Amino acid sequence: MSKGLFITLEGGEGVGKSTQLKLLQAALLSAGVDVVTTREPGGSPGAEELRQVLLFGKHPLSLRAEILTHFAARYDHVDQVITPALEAGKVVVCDRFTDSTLAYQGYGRAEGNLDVLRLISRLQEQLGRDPDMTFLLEAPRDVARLRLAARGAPVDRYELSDEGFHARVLAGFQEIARQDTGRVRRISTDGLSPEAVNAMIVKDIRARLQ
Ligand SMILES: Nc1ncnc2c1ncn2[C@@H]1O[C@H](COP(=O)(O)OP(=O)(O)OP(=O)(O)O)[C@@H](O)[C@H]1O
Ligand SMILES: Cc1cn([C@H]2C[C@H](O)[C@@H](COP(=O)(O)O)O2)c(=O)[nH]c1=O
Repeated sequence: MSKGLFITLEGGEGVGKSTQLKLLQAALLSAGVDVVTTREPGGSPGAEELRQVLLFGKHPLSLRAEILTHFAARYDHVDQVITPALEAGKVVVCDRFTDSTLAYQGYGRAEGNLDVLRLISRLQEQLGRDPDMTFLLEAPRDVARLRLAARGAPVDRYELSDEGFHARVLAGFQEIARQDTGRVRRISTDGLSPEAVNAMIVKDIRARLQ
């Protein structure tokens, strides 16, 4: 059994997950909490190699192959990084996890096709690792796009997808939050400073750690 706490940050591109990951790491470290921050796809050396294929590979994978590759990366990340840290009693904060596969592949690419949602759910069950707390960060897509343009990072395969895809992804995240209100807290980052968003997240985590 794990002794630590597993927290995930979820949401579409540009909503502020990486920013919150860094702020949360600093806040938890200064409170004396032993914290590990990580991300998906990636987070272990092998999974980071798979990230390159998924985000920047020359040849798009079929949907089933894409889902299995996200989960191959995730199994390695869980086995080599997340589970050992939790078993050592640490707090693990991960930028994206299985909710992203449901939102992007299940609702975005497969448009909610039941067979695909079932495949993802089976892979998730076998993984044997679910987050204890998830913060779903939200911002209107036009706000997020302006932030991404200002940030100027390399544009990956998913970010290049059409706006219909992104709308389905955001609706997918909302559906996930509706189905799991005990785990998922929705936070709108529009019009809030990164520090204000961080204060809301830290307050929830402190309450959970007490
Ligand atoms: N609350 C906020 N208000 C305004 N700008 C923000 C806020 N949070 C983050 N930003 C800025 O928006 C840009 C995108 O933020 P960030 O990289 O954290 O998003 P992300 O959700 O991790 O995106 P991606 O999934 O594409 O990696 C950055 O330039 C960041 O400085
Ligand atoms: C875990 C996971 C991620 N994705 C997509 C979502 C994003 O477009 C990229 C990751 O880029 P980021 O800058 O690190 O946010 O990958 C996905 O489609 N499915 C997943 O399971």
